[in-house]
Amino acid sequence: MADREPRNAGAEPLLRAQGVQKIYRSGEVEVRALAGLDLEVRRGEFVAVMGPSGSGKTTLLNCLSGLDEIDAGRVLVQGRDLFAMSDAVRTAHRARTMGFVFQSFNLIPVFTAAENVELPLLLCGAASETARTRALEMLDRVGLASRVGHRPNELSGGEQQRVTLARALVGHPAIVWADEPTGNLDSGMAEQVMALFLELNREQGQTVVLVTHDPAVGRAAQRLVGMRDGRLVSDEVRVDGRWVARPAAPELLEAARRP
Ligand SMILES: Nc1ncnc2c1ncn2[C@@H]1O[C@H](COP(=O)(O)OP(=O)(O)OP(=O)(O)O)[C@@H](O)[C@H]1O
Repeated sequence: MADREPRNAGAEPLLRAQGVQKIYRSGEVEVRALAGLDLEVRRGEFVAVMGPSGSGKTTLLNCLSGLDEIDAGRVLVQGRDLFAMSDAVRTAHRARTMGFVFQSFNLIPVFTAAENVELPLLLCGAASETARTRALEMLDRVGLASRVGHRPNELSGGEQQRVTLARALVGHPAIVWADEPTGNLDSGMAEQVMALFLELNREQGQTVVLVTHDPAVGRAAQRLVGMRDGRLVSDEVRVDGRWVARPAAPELLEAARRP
């Protein structure tokens, strides 16, 4: 389902945001939620975004994924400028290249787990049998093979979040965006969901950008980006268990990715 790789995929970051500004206006009041933000994410990175309340983390996720409009700057995903596309093309591009996991799960209550996971494939034109097979495989992968016929209200919070993980990943998106994915879970469930995220990143090279308040979740990532006042103020990667400033060179990032 993912877009075909561009020829220079190795050289071009998967995501490149340059000078992104987002201003919320209500009446006379303006809030500059993103103040000229730059960020690049390479294929296979697991990035946690942390920062104080109001620093712009959710706005970053909404704008860099193209869910929300920006006021200035540009965002390239697989080399394509999200905001140079029409709304319809951007929506289709997002459906093919991105998966989403939110704190509030956002599952369709009248659908079973399997139907919820099938939906993004069906919306992208997959045949119903293919969609069902892949949904069941993905639910098995997240440990829910015995719950495929359950509706969200028949599942625990951790199970519901595993369904959303399966739904986000079933189309093999280039990038998964997660906003406080463990925010509604107790600490045991949060650990399980995070462990699953990390496994999928390691096994499948799934690129993940995850917003969190929780320092334990942030520290589990491979790269930790700090935000304040709508800008990035720190950018570190974990190398041999230590956090060091993120090197720009791809070969050094390769070394940082090794467990
Ligand atoms: N729809 C909106 N209208 C007006 N202002 C908004 C809107 N959404 C966010 N803001 C403001 O933009 C700034 C950044 O908000 P954002 O939600 O991105 O921060 P955050 O770092 O995710 O915060 P939190 O950790 O509390 O969720 C804040 O000052 C917030 O009040």
